[in-house]
Amino acid sequence: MQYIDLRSDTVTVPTDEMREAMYKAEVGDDVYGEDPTVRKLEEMAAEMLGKEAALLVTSGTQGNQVSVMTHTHPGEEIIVEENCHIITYEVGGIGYLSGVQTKALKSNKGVLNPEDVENAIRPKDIHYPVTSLICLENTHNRAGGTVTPIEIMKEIYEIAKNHNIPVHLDGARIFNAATYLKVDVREIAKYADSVMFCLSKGLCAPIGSVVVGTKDFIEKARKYRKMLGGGMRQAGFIAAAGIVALEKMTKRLQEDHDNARFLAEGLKDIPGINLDLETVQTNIVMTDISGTGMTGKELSLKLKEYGILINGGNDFAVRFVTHYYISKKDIEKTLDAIEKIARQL
Ligand SMILES: Cc1ncc(COP(=O)(O)O)c(CN[C@H](C(=O)O)[C@H](C)O)c1O
Repeated sequence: MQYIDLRSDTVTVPTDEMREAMYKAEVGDDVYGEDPTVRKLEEMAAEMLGKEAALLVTSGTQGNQVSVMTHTHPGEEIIVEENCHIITYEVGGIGYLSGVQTKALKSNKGVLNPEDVENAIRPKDIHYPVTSLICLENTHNRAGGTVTPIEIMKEIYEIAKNHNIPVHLDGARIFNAATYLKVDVREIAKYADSVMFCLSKGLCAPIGSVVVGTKDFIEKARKYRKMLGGGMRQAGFIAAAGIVALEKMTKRLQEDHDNARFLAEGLKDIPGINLDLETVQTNIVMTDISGTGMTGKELSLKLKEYGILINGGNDFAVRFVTHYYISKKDIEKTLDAIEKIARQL
């Protein structure tokens, strides 16, 4: 059965153009630095984000983890937003792999307050760990794909530089942020020392993310990737899809944002479903369905009968994510199904 899959933009499969490029990819052993297609992707990514170098990694998680490993030393402290992916969904990796602790800050719908960041930086004191990294997330997943404005990123970056602390941006969906802000992605990337972005989400590549930064940073991160078993051989097959992702799929994300908006405006009118339209800025719609009396799990089971997939747990928070394979018609079908389910309650 062909489902309408709104669980995540990670479910996207390669486009026909990507499959063609993968089939024809020129490959070599990337551990020896001899895969020409990986080289091309990494050079393209560095250039697009205005950084010196880039590293293809197997996933966004691996990209974030090797970045934290490269920026920090065991026993230090990193500043994060309390619901960021790095501490919510990366299996405790920063403790296990980097040996760092976190100072998790509250935010306003995923956007940190620069003053809070500055106040969280540890002063020199024999009792205190050193603050060695500030991590941002743009767009912010759990806040609903919200975008941190450039001015805020700039302010945080300036604070970080005044304290000689690097900034890492979890930019899994940075191209969604750039689309929403109507800026070139390098306008965002310039306010971070390292950026991780995903090829495998809204950009539809089958696998992979990319970390960008200085030559020195990427050289160190490449070694940590190898340590984690991320040294890849003929990875040009992956990189070929990533090149199509960067050349083509970065340009159509507004469609996903429009579909998310259309979905949110429809959901808002369904009794028992609450959402904050202000947070619907990109391709994610976060809802609270407690007013329906259903848990997310119960709604997901009912929607599956209509051929629609969402992630739902035992609580009332339900996330809908649009992507290349979700059409406006799919959104209409989803709204129709949820209205029917709500009426039967
Ligand atoms: C902001 C951000 N940073 C990093 C990652 C990790 O990427 P992968 O390790 O899944 O490639 C994700 C994936 N997010 C996935 C999703 O949204 O379905 C799940 C939650 O891991 C992310 O949303």
